[in-house]
Amino acid sequence: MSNLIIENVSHSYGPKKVLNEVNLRVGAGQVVALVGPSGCGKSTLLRAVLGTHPPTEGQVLVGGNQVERPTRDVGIVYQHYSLYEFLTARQNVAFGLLLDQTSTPYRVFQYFSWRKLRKQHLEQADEFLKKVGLHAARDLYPSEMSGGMRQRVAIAQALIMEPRILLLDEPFGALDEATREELQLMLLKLYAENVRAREEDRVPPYTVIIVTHELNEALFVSDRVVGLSQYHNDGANGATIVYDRAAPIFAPDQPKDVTRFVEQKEELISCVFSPSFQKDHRKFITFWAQHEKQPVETKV
Ligand SMILES: Nc1ncnc2c1ncn2[C@@H]1O[C@H](COP(=O)(O)OP(=O)(O)OP(=O)(O)O)[C@@H](O)[C@H]1O
Repeated sequence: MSNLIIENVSHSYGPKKVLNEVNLRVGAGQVVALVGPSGCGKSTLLRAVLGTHPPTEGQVLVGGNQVERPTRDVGIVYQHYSLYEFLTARQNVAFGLLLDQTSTPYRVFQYFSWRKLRKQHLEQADEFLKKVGLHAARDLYPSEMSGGMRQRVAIAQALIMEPRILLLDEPFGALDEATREELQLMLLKLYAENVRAREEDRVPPYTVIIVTHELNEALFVSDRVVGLSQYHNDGANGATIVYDRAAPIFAPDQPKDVTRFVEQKEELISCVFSPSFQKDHRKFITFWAQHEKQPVETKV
């Protein structure tokens, strides 16, 4: 079963139609980069998946349930981290579990059982901080961390809730080039956990949609690139998906196929970002057809 199904989704702000019949299906363990010209509606689509702004037409299903409001099935990390300044890294990461699993009366009247649960939450937080490479900084406060460290904490904070889908909205946009690269490598490590899970016949744990303006980043961290654009035959009625293709993920220690990388980047620029591109875009929506042809052991 797909973790996410977006079915005929259109969205209007007043008379202005921004999204036009968007269809997308994302399987468990896929890391999808969502790219498109500025203002085409990427954030609008993410907000529909998150449930804060349900679409004006069509529906979004996460884990088979229609999304009508935010739930713990969908996590999100924005460009600007939003951590609690008065909590350490591990307390920040554990905070969602506290809200999810306890109430104020429970914490007051069942203090000893709460203390035991609290210890478990903090141990879980430590595990997730390890996953994002920040275990050594678990006792630092946000004001003592760099921007990259705070973004790692924000990602651990989202992951600990085990969402079916994690949305990353320009997560590294405010970081310098070197830090950005470190965080991209961190995402590839999470992806490696998906690959391991598949090899062991387990459900891959991380399904991610990352919105980025950086095409190199999109092609580097994702195994599938989706282009949303208003540059298509019916563009006056809003943006739709004009590109959906697999992208090869290269493990950090593997040689990269630079020619393929550059070719796909040029294809993206002309198909998704070029206003003059009016050819039949359906030929660039081939992800599931390619996927069906893959040998079973490499399928997502
Ligand atoms: N709350 C709103 N009310 C009215 N118009 C809006 C609202 N939010 C977004 N828009 C408009 O909808 C269009 C799509 O906006 P959206 O932020 O989804 O695009 P985007 O692709 O994420 O943009 P960017 O890449 O610049 O972040 C834009 O023209 C924007 O001005």
